[in-house]
Amino acid sequence: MKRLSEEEIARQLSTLSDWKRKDSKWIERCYRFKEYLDGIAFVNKIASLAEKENHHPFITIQYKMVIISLTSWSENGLTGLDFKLARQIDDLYLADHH
Ligand SMILES: C[C@H](O)[C@H](O)[C@H]1CNC2=NC(N)=NC(=O)C2=N1
Repeated sequence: MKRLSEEEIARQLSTLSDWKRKDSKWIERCYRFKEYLDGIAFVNKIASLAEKENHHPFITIQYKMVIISLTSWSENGLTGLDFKLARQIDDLYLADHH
């Protein structure tokens, strides 16, 4: 998948409320959980999704907080796949936090 233009990145980001651009090549979001194991269960769901999509985020677990960082390293920047996965991860989170 091809790298997105700056205009397209800005447009996609404006449709995602809690994701932030980080160091030009990354988008990042932080998710908070009531319990440590809730965060771990969430990470496991993301791992399955990443395998299904063959697109793998960097995942940082800081106790009850999970930080997801997305980039397409094959393209050395952001592609549509990063935004597709971001939306799917938001959906996973929402399914348990409505
Ligand atoms: C060989 C393998 O399919 C590729 O390396 C895939 C795997 N997962 C990936 N994940 C991400 N985030 N970026 C990639 O470029 C990427 N490439």
